[in-house]
Amino acid sequence: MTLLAVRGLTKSFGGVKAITDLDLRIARGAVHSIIGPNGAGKTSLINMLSGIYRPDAGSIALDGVDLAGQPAHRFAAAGIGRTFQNLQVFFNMTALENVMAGRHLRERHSLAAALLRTRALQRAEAESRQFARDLLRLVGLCGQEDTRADAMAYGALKRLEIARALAAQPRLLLLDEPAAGLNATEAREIDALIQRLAQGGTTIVLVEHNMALVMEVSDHIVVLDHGRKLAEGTPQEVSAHPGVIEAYLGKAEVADEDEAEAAHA
Ligand SMILES: Nc1ncnc2c1ncn2[C@@H]1O[C@H](COP(=O)(O)OP(=O)(O)OP(=O)(O)O)[C@@H](O)[C@H]1O
Repeated sequence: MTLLAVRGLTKSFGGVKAITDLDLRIARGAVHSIIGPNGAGKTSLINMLSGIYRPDAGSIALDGVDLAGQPAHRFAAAGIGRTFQNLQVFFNMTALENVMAGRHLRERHSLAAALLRTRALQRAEAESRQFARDLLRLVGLCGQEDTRADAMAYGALKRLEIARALAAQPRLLLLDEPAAGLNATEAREIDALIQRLAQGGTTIVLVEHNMALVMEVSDHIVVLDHGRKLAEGTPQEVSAHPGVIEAYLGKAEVADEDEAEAAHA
């Protein structure tokens, strides 16, 4: 049932504690969102879950195998894929080529096979191309296969980034603010895409500030505040949690309300 189990995860930058003693359980086939105010530690967490940051302490076990302390390519090879807030697409390549580049991780061919362009390699390339086309259709980019990334709209690039990450067929997909910078229509496209992926059984960890999106797609939400877990549960449970409301509204507004009440008294 549990795909990823995180225990005691801790990371500091100098004197700043980004994540402190965090435990998480990511269930297979579910959409888990990580939310929290700015500076809560969400990006630090996702960077540790993908091997970009090395934790100071704690374990990150994917299907029981602890990856903590391993380099990022080991996380990717173990089946953890991710997208980045600042897109990691090749702008001088077409959409299809970008997705095929993302698939490269799974393909193993000998140098001799590559040089001789064996039939097996040609077949594998054709399969890879078809798989990339299917992924572009899945993310709603059918018809843009041959468009260069630098000619694509920002909303389309965000979906291309997801297709690139899916190309490696990850067991766990980490989405880092997929709706950031998108208008309402584009954000709804991301919403629908996440729901399609979830229906297909993809396990997703989503870091996102767009609360409408988070509430719509999540099975489970973890709220971080100052690097610690403040609350977790279903969207309904979390949105009714007083600590979460306070963390989001901020003490200033709560104080303002107190002052307003006092003034009315
Ligand atoms: N590479 C770094 N070097 C120094 N401090 C860092 C680094 N990365 C994160 N921090 C600090 O760690 C804390 C958590 O930051 P983090 O970016 O993980 O939060 P966040 O929840 O993703 O915030 P946001 O929603 O604004 O992206 C912050 O105080 C931040 O300044």
